[in-house]
Amino acid sequence: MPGRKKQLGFPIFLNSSASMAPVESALPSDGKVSGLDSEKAYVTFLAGAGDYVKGVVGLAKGLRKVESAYPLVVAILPDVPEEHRQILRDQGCIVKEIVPIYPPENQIQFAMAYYVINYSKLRIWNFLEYKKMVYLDADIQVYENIDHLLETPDGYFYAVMDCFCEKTWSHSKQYSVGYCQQCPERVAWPGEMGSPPALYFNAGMFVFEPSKATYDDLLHTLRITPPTPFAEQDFLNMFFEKVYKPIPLIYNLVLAMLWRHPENVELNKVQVVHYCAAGSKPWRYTGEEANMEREDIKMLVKKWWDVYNDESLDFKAVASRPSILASLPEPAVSYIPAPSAA
Ligand SMILES: O=c1ccn([C@@H]2O[C@H](COP(=O)(O)OP(=O)(O)O)[C@@H](O)[C@H]2O)c(=O)[nH]1
Ligand SMILES: OC[C@H]1O[C@H](O[C@@H]2[C@@H](O)[C@H](O)[C@@H](O)[C@H](O)[C@@H]2O)[C@H](O)[C@@H](O)[C@H]1O
Ligand SMILES: [Mn+2]
Repeated sequence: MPGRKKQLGFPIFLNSSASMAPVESALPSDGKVSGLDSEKAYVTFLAGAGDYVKGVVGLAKGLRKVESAYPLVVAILPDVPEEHRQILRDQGCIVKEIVPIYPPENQIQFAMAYYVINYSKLRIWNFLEYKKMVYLDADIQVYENIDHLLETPDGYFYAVMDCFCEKTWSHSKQYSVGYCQQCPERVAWPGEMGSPPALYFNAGMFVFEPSKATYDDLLHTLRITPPTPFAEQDFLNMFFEKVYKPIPLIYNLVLAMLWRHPENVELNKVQVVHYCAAGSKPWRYTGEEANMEREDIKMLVKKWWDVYNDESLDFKAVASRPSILASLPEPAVSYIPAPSAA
């Protein structure tokens, strides 16, 4: 990934149905958008008193580094301590406390036990002061300006396709037959198992439109939907199946793609990195887990820390920076006498 430069937005046109090829659009070629639409924002989610707050601080600074025109809203659960809330406010975040959402009573074994808290993400559909938002997990970092994603055509749910090859998927039919949507030709979906599964997105990053109607429908549907191992990610895939539009993986590099599907990854073109592989959370990185000793992983973890530790990206540092106008010389006042009334 090059240093900050105007990146090329991807062209999006909406094909009639979700296909393997990511959608393309005719957006501004430099990817940045003109003007600030106050009804658009980035949003992330924070729960607990643990170290994910570092992820949110990193994300806030990363969005500042790429000069995003939009704020970062943080949906927090009540268990986020005031000290962490103040840290986020000091980084220019808009902190919004939400009421937790739990799935129906169940005996499900989530892929990760803590996934049960992730259903609370659904509250962001009720952030009705915004018309369009980009959701980003707190373990995501943005290395290029992706504001153009907030210019995508309305009425669709944009996200990057996930990978089924990690052990976290061992509960699934895909994993049991060795099928992955990232390489459908490697192991074909067995005909005797019916049609292949619908395209499936990673719910760590998506472009969506808050709406009371959608929010009410989400919560109503959740109440009657048995939970499944990938919790709200499975639920969102089921709920938005008909309007899901895959976007290129440059917008959400699920790290496992580096060793599961390297042929699909051009690392120097990746704009958003999702530190979701076991052991890859930068603020907890030890290098001991599988694949964590890889040079590309070490480079990406260092890249995350370089942003996190960059004090020039702190909100106060940026907010107090004298505006460029203040440094320009006063314009000479040119006096043009008005025509005499007489
Ligand atoms: O203790 C936690 C666990 C998760 N999260 C939030 O929930 C998201 C989803 O969890 P995670 O990213 O760990 O899931 P993964 O993408 O690794 O499966 C995180 O990015 C955070 O935004 C959090 O705030 N505190
Ligand atoms: O609650 C379910 C979570 O499911 C997803 O994470 C998974 C998924 O990507 C798997 O495909 C990977 O194998 C795995 O590593 C990764 O943790 C989302 O990133 C997260 O935001 C959240 O929705
Ligand atoms: Mn994540």
